[in-house]
Amino acid sequence: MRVTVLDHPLVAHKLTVLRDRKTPSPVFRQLVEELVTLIAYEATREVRVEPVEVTTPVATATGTALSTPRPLVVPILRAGLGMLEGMTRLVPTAEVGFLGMARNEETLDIVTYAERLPEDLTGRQVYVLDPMLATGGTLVEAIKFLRTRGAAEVTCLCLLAAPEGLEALEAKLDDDDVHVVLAAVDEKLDEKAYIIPGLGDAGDRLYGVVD
Ligand SMILES: O=P(O)(O)OC[C@H]1O[C@H](OP(=O)(O)OP(=O)(O)O)[C@H](O)[C@@H]1O
Ligand SMILES: O=c1cc[nH]c(=O)[nH]1
Ligand SMILES: [Mg+2]
Repeated sequence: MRVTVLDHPLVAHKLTVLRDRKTPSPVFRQLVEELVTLIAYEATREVRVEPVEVTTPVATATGTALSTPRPLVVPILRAGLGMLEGMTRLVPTAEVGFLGMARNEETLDIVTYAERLPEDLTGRQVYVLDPMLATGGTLVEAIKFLRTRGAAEVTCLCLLAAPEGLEALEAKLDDDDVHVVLAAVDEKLDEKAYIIPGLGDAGDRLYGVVD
């Protein structure tokens, strides 16, 4: 598994505002979109492309086009949905599939409650969107599922990870074709498996009622 942590002052600035408990949902959603676009720029560095001929007003040239099949983008509901708009702004022709997964906050078991993905992902490049990588349980389940459908390379775009979650991914998947691209790796998990310092519950801050 490869891990890339973005080192960029704009990313750090936006992440700081995102962490602030006083940042309201509309601003939070806007910042998530902006951050995803920056993360996606790095995460798509190895997206498959092919040469194409292009005719300019004065000459022909060899350009670059995304290969087919197009990349598949998979937001993990609920919080991952907040990252979809930022990703499709950068890769508008990507195909989009959905996984609905929730962590039981008592047992930390993962429940998959929705799935809408192509049956056959053989050889496909897949980009998974989920802002928080805490224990890693959700991403382990999601990546295993994509692999059983034949996905070739899986790139995960996250905002924050705990070191414990990254270690769990490495230990439970041991997969060279997994790449995690992140805005930051935080300090640790607390006793409820929340990321510290983190930003709280990403799903609630995007879509829930918070004070
Ligand atoms: O690494 P883990 O310990 O599995 O935790 C991370 C998961 O928790 C959050 O989702 P949550 O289960 O809260 O669902 P939500 O997006 O509907 O709020 C987050 O968006 C991840 O999917
Ligand atoms: O800190 C955390 C951990 C899991 N899910 C979140 O939304 N936040
Ligand atoms: Mg949540």
